[in-house]
Amino acid sequence: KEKVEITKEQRTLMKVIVDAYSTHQIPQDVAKKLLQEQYSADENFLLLTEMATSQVQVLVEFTKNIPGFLSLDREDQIALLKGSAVEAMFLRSAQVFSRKMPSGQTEVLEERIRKSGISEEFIIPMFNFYKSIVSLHMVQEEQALLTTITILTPDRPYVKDQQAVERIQETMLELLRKLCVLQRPQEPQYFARLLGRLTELRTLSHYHAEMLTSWRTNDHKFTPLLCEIWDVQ
Ligand SMILES: Cc1ccccc1NC(=O)[C@H](C1CCCCC1)n1c(-c2ccc(Cl)cc2)nc2cc(F)c(F)cc21
Repeated sequence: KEKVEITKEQRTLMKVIVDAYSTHQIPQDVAKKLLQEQYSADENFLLLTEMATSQVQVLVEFTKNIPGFLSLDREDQIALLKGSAVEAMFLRSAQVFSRKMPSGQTEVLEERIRKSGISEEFIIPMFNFYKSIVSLHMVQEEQALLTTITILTPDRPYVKDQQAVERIQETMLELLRKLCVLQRPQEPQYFARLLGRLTELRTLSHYHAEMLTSWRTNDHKFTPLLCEIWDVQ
């Protein structure tokens, strides 16, 4: 039986990541807004673009706290942010969806999102992904590390020094692996299941531009930042 223990420096690393992850969250709670009232497809589109724009801004702030990220080549830092922003947003949306809510509220939230203006064909894959995240019952350490591992994906377009990214990602993967073993000793495959979600996330993210351009709204207006990140307009 493998004796797994978190070293002192791994504990410090985890605290830095979790603190940064919980600090750099969007102030306004989109789930609360959606539960408060029903918006039109146009209003929902505007809300989405606002949420997605501020999500990119907090993502940039979060990555500054990932040990080693700022010592990467500057252009590679940009390539990693650009390459992971959509996945980070869907991962964040899934985590928001998987939050414990008073009974019946998750169903209301799901209904509001289904009717938000998103086109039918994307609803199934999106909720399949969200529900696969819900079923993992992730703790915040796992959520923060999974987002960090997503950002530190070496094979994003235009990354020059992939080895340097791999080295930092491996540190995070090893920490997450240990956490999973300690957190769920009776579920040896849990770590593999977590990483398997990143494959589903990448597939879902392939549709992101179409999900936006096919939104049931008359005016598909995007912020300059979203045009940069979301391959739209
Ligand atoms: C963007 C962003 C950043 C941080 C946190 C959450 C979000 N996400 C959003 O604001 C949008 C809202 C937006 C308003 C209309 C309904 C969906 N959103 C999406 C989503 C649907 C389709 C696409 Cl193409 C993208 C995202 N999935 C969600 C699941 C949730 F549980 C939730 F509460 C909000 C969710």
